[in-house]
Amino acid sequence: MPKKLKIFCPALEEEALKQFNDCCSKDFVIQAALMPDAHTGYVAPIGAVIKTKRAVVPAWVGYDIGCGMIAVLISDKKAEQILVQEKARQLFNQVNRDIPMGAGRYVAQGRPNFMVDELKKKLQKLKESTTLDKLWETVRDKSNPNLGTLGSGNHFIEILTCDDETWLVIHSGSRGVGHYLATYFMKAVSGRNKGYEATYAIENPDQRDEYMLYQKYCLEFALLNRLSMALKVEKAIKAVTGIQYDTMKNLWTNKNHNHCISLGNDLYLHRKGATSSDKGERGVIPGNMRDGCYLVEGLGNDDFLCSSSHGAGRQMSRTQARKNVKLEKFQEAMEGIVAPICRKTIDESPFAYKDVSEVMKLQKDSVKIIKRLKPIINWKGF
Ligand SMILES: Nc1nc2c(ncn2[C@@H]2O[C@H](COP(=O)(O)O)[C@@H](O)[C@H]2O)c(=O)[nH]1
Ligand SMILES: [Mn+2]
Repeated sequence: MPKKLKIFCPALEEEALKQFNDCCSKDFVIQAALMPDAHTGYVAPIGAVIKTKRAVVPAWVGYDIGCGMIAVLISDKKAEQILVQEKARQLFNQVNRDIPMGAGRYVAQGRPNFMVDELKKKLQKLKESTTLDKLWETVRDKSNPNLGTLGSGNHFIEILTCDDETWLVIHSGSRGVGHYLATYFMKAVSGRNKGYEATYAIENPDQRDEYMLYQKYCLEFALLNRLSMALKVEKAIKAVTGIQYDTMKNLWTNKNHNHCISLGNDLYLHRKGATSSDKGERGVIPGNMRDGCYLVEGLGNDDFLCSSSHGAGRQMSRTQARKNVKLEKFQEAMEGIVAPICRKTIDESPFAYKDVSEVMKLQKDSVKIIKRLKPIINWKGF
């Protein structure tokens, strides 16, 4: 049977197309789609969704297993939105103090007890299912300090508005835990210490089960990580503005865009920077720190493998952005938004990303736009 391969990114880099074709040429690939925000990755392009039979490829999930988005409604009252705007700078400073951001910054306290208990339960469950005791111990030691930390690069926390509503969106993943496990399994599957970032499929069922087990733990860890930070923002908002809301009640979605899921019958779906968009499923598609995020609902389109873009996608590499974007232009673009605008974040400026409204048009058959959220405060680790 011919493979069903679809590309929804018209202006695709040559290297990304080559990567997609290389991945699709494997005989265990049965269907694939490339999302409109696609760009070059290190093996599978970012934006690739690949269905396989009897094979799981850790490098197609990547290092940041479980990276994704959480969206929470803070308030639907105009007066409260105005209050958040008035106190934006104070809130910015408070969250900067409360949530560790940037590489190598860890948290060891201040997380709600039930989050820490939840993490312990997940670790216990993992211990009962794994045969890799040493690996489990490392994962345990890495989990606690990483819980509730944002990371760096394009991970972000954002407060946004839409009409009278005020929203919180957080983009982060499984942090050092996922990175360690991805490296461990890529090395184990390839049998190499170098050059392991390549298409090595796990075809041995026992090894596949172990990867899927640890991968699932990372997905759950990432959900807890985002939730943990959202609860800290809730606390900071209450302390600075007096506004009270319940994150758990107002949660719109918390889901990931880097994973491999089992579809049953030995079928697996890899998403490397793509959001699941089953019929009626909620999602968040971010653009950049100026243009904000879209809240969307999936249409369950099989051509897209029930997926959508996970963002706008980069149009400049970090090096290109540092070279080409002027700090004054960045400052001008971000007028009215409280954010870390400096030389260190220039590679995260809106100009570094594709036009998200164009990306949305290219996937109108996969997701329906529910709301467009515009940022008023943005945090990034650098
Ligand atoms: N609303 C915001 N969107 C942002 C910001 N920085 C990046 N982005 C978008 O997120 C995706 C995430 O990509 P990933 O591969 O790291 O998961 C990226 O493509 C951008 O479109 C931001 O500060 N605010
Ligand atoms: Mn991500």
